[in-house]
Amino acid sequence: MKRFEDASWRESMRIRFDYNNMMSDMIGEEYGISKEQILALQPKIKAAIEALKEKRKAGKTEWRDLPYTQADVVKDILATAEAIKNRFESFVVLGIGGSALGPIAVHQALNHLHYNELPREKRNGCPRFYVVDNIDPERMRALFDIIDVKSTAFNVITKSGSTSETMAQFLIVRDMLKEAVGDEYREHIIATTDAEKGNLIRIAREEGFKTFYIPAGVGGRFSELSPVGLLPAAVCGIDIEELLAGAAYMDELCSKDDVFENPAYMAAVLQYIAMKQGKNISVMMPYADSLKYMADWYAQLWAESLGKKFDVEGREVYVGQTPVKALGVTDQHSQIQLYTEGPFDKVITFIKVENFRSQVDIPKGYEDMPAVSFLGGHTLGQLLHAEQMATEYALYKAKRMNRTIILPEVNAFTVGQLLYLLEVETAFAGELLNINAFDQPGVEEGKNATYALMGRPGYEEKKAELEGRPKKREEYII
Ligand SMILES: O=P(O)(O)OC[C@H]1O[C@H](O)[C@H](O)[C@@H](O)[C@@H]1O
Repeated sequence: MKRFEDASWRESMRIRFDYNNMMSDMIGEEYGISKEQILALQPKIKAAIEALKEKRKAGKTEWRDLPYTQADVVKDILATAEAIKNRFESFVVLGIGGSALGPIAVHQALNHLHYNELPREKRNGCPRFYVVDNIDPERMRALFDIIDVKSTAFNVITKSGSTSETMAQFLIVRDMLKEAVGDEYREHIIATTDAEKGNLIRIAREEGFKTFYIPAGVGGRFSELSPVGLLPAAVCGIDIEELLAGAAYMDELCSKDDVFENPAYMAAVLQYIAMKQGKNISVMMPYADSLKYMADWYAQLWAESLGKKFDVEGREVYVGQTPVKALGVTDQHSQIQLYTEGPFDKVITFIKVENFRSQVDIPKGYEDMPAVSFLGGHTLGQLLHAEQMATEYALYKAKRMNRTIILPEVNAFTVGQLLYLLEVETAFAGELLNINAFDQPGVEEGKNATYALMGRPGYEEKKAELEGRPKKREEYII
C-alpha cells in the first residue's frame, strides 16, 4: 500500500491557503478586500464555475483529468524510465517553455539539490539530469563538454511539434548521435509531443523513436502532469503516482462551488479583485530552495494565460498581472524594500514549508556577544520560518496584500497538489477576466519574424515586412 492511499496521511499533507493578509479586516479597509466585495461577485463567480465545468465536460481542459486518465501511460513511463536507468548515464530534456519549466521545477523540488553532483548510488541508480531550455551556443557546447552522447538519452519535448528552438536542439543532437553510435541513435531519442499535429510526430514515426503523447486538450503550460513532466520525473526516481495522487486530491479540494471553501477559486477571486484595484504585479516567493523554480513555472502559467487584450465595443482592453519570481530569504536582501515601501501595485504570494527534510542546528558560540549568540541553539529551519513570518508581518504592517500557500512538507504528493492548485487558480482567473486562458496569440509575431529571418519557406512576405521597418538611427545608439 502506498502512503497516499491512507486518508489520514493525505489529510496531514493537505496544502492550505492563508489569505488573511489580503483582507480588509486585517490590512485595513482602504488596502484590503472585504467579504462583501467577494459576495458581490457571486453571480460572476457562479458563471465562471459553470463555464469551467462546461469546458471540462466538453474535453477542452483535459489537463484537469490527467490525474485519472493515465493509468496505462504511467505503466509505460515507469517501464521506459527503468530501461533508461539501466542503460544511460545521463538524461537530457530538449524543450522550452511549457516543455521545460515543469520538469525543472519538479526535479528541483523533489530531488537532492545537488543531484547531478551525487555519486550514482546516492541517486538511486538514476542518470544525471539536464534540461536544455535555451539555444545559447555556449550552454549547448558546455553540455557536450560534460556528457557523453553515447551514454545519454534525449527526451525531445514539444507540444506543437514545431518549436524552432527545440527542433534546432534536436537536429544537433541527432547529428551527434548518428556520428557517435550510427543507426542506434534511434534508441537514444524519446519524443513527447502531440499525437497528430506538428513535425516531430512525423519524424518520430518515420525514424521509429519511442513516443509519448500530450493529449490535445493539454496546453504546454498545463502539461506538467502529462508525460511532459512524468517521464523526466520517473527517470530521476520521483514517485509519479504520488504526484498524480496529490493532483487528484487537490482536484477534490477544488471541487466545491462555495468560493469560501475552494482554495483555487478563492485565490483567483482575490487576484481578480486585486487586479481591478491596480495590483498589476504578482510576486511568488517560496521560502524553500526546493521550490525556487516553481516560481519560474508559475511565471509562464500566469503570464501567458492571463496577459491578453480584447475588444469591448470597439475599444481595446488589456488585462494580466506581471509575475515576478523571488526566493525567501535570498530576495529579502534585494527586493523587500520595494515590496514594503514601493507602489501599492503588488500581491505577494509566499510559499511556506512547515517541515523541512533536513535539520541543521546552529551551534552556540560567542556567548559574550549576545548579538551573535542568540542564533545558537536554534535550527536553520527555525530561522527561515522566523524570517518568513517577519517578512509577512512587515508587509502586513505596510498594508501590502500578501497571502501564503502552506505545504506541510515538500514531497510528490504536496507538489502534485501545488501544481494543480495553481493551474486551477489560473484557469478560474481567466474565466473571471473573460479571456481565453489557454492560448497565447501574442507570441506569434516574434515566432513568425524569427522564421522569416531564418529563411523558412512561406515567410517571404514577413521577411519583406521586416525589411521595410524603419531603419535604426545611429544617433540613438550611444
Ligand atoms: O511545447 P512547445 O510546443 O514546443 O512550446 C513551447 C512554448 O512555445 C511558445 O513559446 C508558447 O508560447 C509556450 O506556451 C510554449 O510552452
